[in-house]
Amino acid sequence: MDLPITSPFLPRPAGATDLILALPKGRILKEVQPLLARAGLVPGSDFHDEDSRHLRFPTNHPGMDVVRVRPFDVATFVAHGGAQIGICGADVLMEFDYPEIYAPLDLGVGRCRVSVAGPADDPLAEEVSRLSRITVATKYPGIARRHFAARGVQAEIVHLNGAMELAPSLGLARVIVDLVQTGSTLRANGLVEREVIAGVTSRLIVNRTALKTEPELIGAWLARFREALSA
Ligand SMILES: Nc1ncnc2c1ncn2[C@@H]1O[C@H](COP(=O)(O)OP(=O)(O)OP(=O)(O)O)[C@@H](O)[C@H]1O
Ligand SMILES: O=P(O)(O)OC[C@H]1O[C@H](OP(=O)(O)OP(=O)(O)O)[C@H](O)[C@@H]1O
Repeated sequence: MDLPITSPFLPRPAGATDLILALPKGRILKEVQPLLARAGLVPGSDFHDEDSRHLRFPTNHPGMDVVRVRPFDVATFVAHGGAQIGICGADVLMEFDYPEIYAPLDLGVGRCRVSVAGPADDPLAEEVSRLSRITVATKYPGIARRHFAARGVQAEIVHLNGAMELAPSLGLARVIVDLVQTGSTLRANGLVEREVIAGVTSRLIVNRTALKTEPELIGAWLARFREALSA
């Protein structure tokens, strides 16, 4: 299923369908750059200029623009149909659990895990299910609540956007739920990983309604990314 070959930065032909690809700012964007290149997608203009105030960028495909948003917001833009395709971490998908999102491709980058961690010297650490409630500092309130509820424990959430590892020592929470890759942030802050909730990689996601209304166009892009992954 081949997309029509287009020259870089041609004006958009009249009647061409607009697709928007939502890309996350930050570490995932760096990691998916080679994949985008292999898929033949070249964002134009000032996409790589971090000082640019633009948020939407044309690409070498007249029917496809990219938007650069915060990693958590990629899922929200795609779920609401503002973008038809996106790239985000499985952690973000788990947190929101949007029924409108279909995640057909594991991109194999952004590999880490979402885990429960706490101070090494907590005497009740191994017996969390004996507690009726537990305070949890996290940027993943949905994941944390569901995880502890499955053990019969009510999670009281302290919602932070970063530096969760400080929360136990500063008395905000007994444990944290956060991403762990090498474990060095936990170690540097006197915490140990207690339980892995889920493995995380980045996914290509699509809006289910858009896939139904534009099956050929979106299907062609999925094929293109699938091919780029196996190249
Ligand atoms: N240490 C890590 N190792 C591997 N992947 C990670 C790591 N930390 C985060 N990720 C993945 O990268 C995604 C984006 O993380 P990143 O740290 O770039 O943004 P953020 O801090 O969540 O964003 P914001 O700037 O909006 O707060 C996460 O959702 C996760 O899937
Ligand atoms: O196990 P490690 O290899 O230490 O990685 C884990 C750290 O990486 C992420 O933070 P990030 O570096 O993205 O900073 P942030 O808190 O600004 O999101 C995550 O929130 C952890 O703090």
